Amino acid sequence: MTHAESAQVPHTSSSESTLRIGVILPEVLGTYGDTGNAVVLAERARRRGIAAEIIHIGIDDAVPDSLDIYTMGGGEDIAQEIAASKLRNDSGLVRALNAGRPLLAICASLQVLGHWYEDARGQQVSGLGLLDATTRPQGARSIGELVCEPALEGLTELLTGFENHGGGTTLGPDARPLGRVRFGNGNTTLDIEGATQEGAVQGSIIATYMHGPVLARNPQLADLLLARAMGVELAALAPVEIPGVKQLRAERLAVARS
Ligand SMILES: NC(=O)CC[C@H](N)C(=O)O
Repeated sequence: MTHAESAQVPHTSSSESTLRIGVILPEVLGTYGDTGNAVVLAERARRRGIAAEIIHIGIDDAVPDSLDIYTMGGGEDIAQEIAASKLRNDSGLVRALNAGRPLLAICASLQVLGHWYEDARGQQVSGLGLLDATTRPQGARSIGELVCEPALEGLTELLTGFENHGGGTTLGPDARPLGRVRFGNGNTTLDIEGATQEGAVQGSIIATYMHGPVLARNPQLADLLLARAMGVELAALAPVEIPGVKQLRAERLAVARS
């Protein structure tokens, strides 16, 4: 059974409906704190007077197709394989994506959404084919800070996160990178201009190697997802300043200048 974790958000008017944020398989794709992305989305909605609810979708639950936005986190190879197997046999996420509902996918989830990935043991695992992407072991793990210039329309601020992955991802023509790496490794594959690509964007999916949680470090990306979920322009959202975020960003982005 899915369970809702209330974000304790009051409705400010009876005409407003609750924004429903799904966290897909947090028990297997949650080892890096990526479930925090849903908390950031709910909190940024709440501070604008928009009611929000976080719904954990467990391994035995059918993925509901009618939520407003979805998040999926990273995970170890074994956990990732369990998630891939579950999601190959559940069409709920596909229906949600076909309806244009936004999905934020982190690291292992990026790999699972691709056609296939090869894990550290050399085992090839079928993915969901929702991203035109394939992943192979890079040899050495990429661990550390990751800073990128955004390549997605609407994003103007540098993206910062923490990466920890063994796989390197190659995008096919139907997927675009989320950004170009300034510091760190990202997908570990180069674009035609020689820049290292980071992440993948296709349809309503935004996927990235950035943990952090990434939305705590990149409020503009959080707001872009919220705006898409609400069907409004990013500029239509009232600004929200969370104490400490500017300083966090300045500290984390400093690695790219060193
Ligand atoms: N951080 C992660 O989600 C890791 C994903 C995958 N197991 C890898 O090592 O590439």
